[in-house]
Amino acid sequence: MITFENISKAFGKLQVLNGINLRFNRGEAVAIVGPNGSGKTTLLKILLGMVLPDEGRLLMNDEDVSKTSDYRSQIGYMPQISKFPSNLRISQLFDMMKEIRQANGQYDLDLYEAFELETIKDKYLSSLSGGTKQKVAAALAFYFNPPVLVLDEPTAGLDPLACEILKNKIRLENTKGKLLLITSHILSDLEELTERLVYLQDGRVHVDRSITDLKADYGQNNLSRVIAILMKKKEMTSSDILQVA
Ligand SMILES: Nc1ncnc2c1ncn2[C@@H]1O[C@H](COP(=O)(O)OP(=O)(O)OP(=O)(O)O)[C@@H](O)[C@H]1O
Repeated sequence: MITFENISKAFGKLQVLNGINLRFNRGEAVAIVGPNGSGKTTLLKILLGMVLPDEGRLLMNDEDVSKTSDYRSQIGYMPQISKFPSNLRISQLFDMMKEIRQANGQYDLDLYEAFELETIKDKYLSSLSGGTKQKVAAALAFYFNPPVLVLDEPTAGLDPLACEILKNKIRLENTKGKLLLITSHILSDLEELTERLVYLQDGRVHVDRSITDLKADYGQNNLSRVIAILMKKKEMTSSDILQVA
């Protein structure tokens, strides 16, 4: 469904992504994991057209969409930190997005209702708490019923009840055949929600495997131990370099 073909991206001298090849299919729930600064958000922003790669192609349903924008209407995005226009009320934000997306009225109100946004729809976005902003962002990501959902740290900042509501919604949409790409440092959430893990490190895809296989490979029964091993390996390499220096 979505293919990253030899994607590279540098910010100045910092090579963030270096020849990334990945294919994601309909109905998959994929965890994108890696140390801070490993390029997870950059990878997702390339998919969303918010960052342009220096090299490589992005394909959707085997069509090159690198230089187009229409495909983006197929993607719902929940950013790590939502920056909404502060002078808008919640209701105005949803109205504005309906106009921009020229949606046809088939809205998914599950999260809007579960988070009881109707009762606070006249509040200004600037006045919302961080967690409530995240609820608005989550409701908006699912609102237009897109076949692909990109969720960047979706549960960060949500209270436990809101977390459970969002996770149930993610599972439900996954069973309907949607593609979900999720980054999070909360590995227990990823273990609950996803079945495939992509681990980025030093600009490359270091691991791309089913979580079940990965746990078996490393002889561990939880994902956080596997990730700790992967990160530890990297740490040892860094300290070896420091010792040599
Ligand atoms: N617009 C930008 N200009 C310059 N550098 C950038 C820009 N966006 C990201 N970077 C740098 O690229 C690197 C990768 O950032 P990115 O946000 O993709 O990492 P991440 O894996 O999502 O990190 P985290 O786990 O901390 O959220 C970081 O060193 C970051 O400072």
